[in-house]
Amino acid sequence: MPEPLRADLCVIGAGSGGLNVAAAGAQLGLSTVLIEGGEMGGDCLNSGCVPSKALIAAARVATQHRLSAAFGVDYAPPRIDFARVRAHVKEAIAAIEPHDSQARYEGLGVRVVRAMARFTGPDRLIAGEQEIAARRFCIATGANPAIPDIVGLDQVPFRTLNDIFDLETLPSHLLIIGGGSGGCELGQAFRRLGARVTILEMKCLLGDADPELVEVVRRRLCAEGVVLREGAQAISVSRQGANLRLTLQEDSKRDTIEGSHLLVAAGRVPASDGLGLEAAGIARQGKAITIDGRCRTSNRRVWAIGDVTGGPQFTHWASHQALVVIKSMMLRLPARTRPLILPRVTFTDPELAQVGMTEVEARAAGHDRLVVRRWPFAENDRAETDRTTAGFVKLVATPKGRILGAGIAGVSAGELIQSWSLALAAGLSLRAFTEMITVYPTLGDASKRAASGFYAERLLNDRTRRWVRWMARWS
Ligand SMILES: Cc1cc2nc3c(=O)[nH]c(=O)nc-3n(C[C@H](O)[C@H](O)[C@H](O)COP(=O)(O)OP(=O)(O)OC[C@H]3O[C@@H](n4cnc5c(N)ncnc54)[C@H](O)[C@@H]3O)c2cc1C
Ligand SMILES: NC(=O)c1ccc[n+]([C@@H]2O[C@H](COP(=O)([O-])OP(=O)(O)OC[C@H]3O[C@@H](n4cnc5c(N)ncnc54)[C@H](O)[C@@H]3O)[C@@H](O)[C@H]2O)c1
Repeated sequence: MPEPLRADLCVIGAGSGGLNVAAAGAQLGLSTVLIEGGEMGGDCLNSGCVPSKALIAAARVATQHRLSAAFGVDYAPPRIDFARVRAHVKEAIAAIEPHDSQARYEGLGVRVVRAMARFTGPDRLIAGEQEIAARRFCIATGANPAIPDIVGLDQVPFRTLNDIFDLETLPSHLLIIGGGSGGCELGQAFRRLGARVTILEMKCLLGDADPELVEVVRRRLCAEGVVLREGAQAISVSRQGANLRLTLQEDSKRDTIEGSHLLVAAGRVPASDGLGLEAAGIARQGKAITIDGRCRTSNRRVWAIGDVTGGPQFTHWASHQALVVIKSMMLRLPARTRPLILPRVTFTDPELAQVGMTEVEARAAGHDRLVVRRWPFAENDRAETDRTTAGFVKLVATPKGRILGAGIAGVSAGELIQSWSLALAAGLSLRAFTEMITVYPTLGDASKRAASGFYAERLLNDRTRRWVRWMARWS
């Protein structure tokens, strides 16, 4: 048994959240231990954001021939070499890997321990053979795929978002359980690469998003041949020769579908089992570690961030929480997480991006006198030149122009939403957008037009016209 380690800070989990806290701890002069039981970089690098976006990029290239003819450019239909698509995905991971590597963190002065951690008391834990006592802890252990209760699922081969990127051949017919961000992004990508795809969603597609924006994505998925079965719950599955047969419940009806492969994308559950939380007096609700607005747990030495806290599951939310921990735990500054300014993006094509409240959320929060403004990309000159006119910008504001939320469905919505994120974070009103000079011709101009629409309606009325005519007499 090695000598127990003593540290100022011990971080558990080297993913999106934990890496930020560990780097800051070491750079601010704290003796810092980082414990990782799996791959450095966590879910985002190894089985989440990076491989999914790399696959989506390959799928986008595979659609070029369908879009090019309208521009007068003819390409032959592509031949997909799935082994090389997979190699591209692995290369993307490999290119980013050094940023999250053990060597880089050791270079920053972090002591890295590669083992699973388990608390043995309120101020200590064990990781493999190594005992570690620390003044402060930060738990950032992420989440695991949720496996729904489906009869026969334990008897058939299936993939989750964790291992779908290891597939060696393109499925001929991929059945996907779950029409959330994971199911939609990957469903469209596999379809574009040549697979038949059926998505089963027991509620409705991208259920947390604004339904009007979702409709833009839904239409495109259907047009590209993704079969959507909304309101269909997968209840049992069995083998049917080389295929899998899935039984679904739709209202009072039952139906079966067959496919070659099954992907379960039915959400993710906080990875808090096996952490010995009881020994450390750390409370949880279900599997989610309970935290306050500063990410502090019920043990005052211990903070928790990222997917394990059961809130929004995004890399940038884990990073935002990490910053709150750095400010409040290390720098003793007042800092709290700000869920209302969290942007969410689904990287389908078109993309669906939102920040702040949706119209439904704003009404539920008691904003009865809402102003809703939309600006379609069909009115945007750059979208016309580029033939990317699907979708629109939607704003939700108070009658005085305070921004409550913004949503965008369209090409590059994930990039375009950033200016709305900044506006919400900085407390800017719609007026700030009207005063911005946007570059012509850009898609970003649609944001300004949507904001201008809010004021134009007030300005372009009979009262203003009478006043302008009256003033004109004097000049
Ligand atoms: C397919 C997919 C696509 C996604 N795309 C996006 C996207 O485009 N944008 C976005 O913002 N988010 C995306 N996400 C979500 C994002 O990946 C997660 O929200 C993010 O990685 C959470 O970070 P984390 O630090 O909480 O956990 P993780 O990054 O998962 O890190 C947790 C780490 O803790 C380790 N660990 C667990 N238990 C222990 C233990 N007991 N001891 C030691 N180590 C332990 C794990 O091995 C892991 O490395 C996607 C997720 C998936 C599945
Ligand atoms: N672009 C992004 O930021 C991005 C992309 C992918 C994943 N993620 C994150 O990863 C996490 C996991 O993604 P996900 O898509 O698995 O989860 P999700 O929670 O977004 O969607 C899961 C869906 O599965 C459905 N479902 C569950 N059981 C079912 C059943 N038996 N039959 C039919 N439908 C069923 C649910 O109704 C839900 O809509 C999410 O929390 C998300 O935040 C983010």
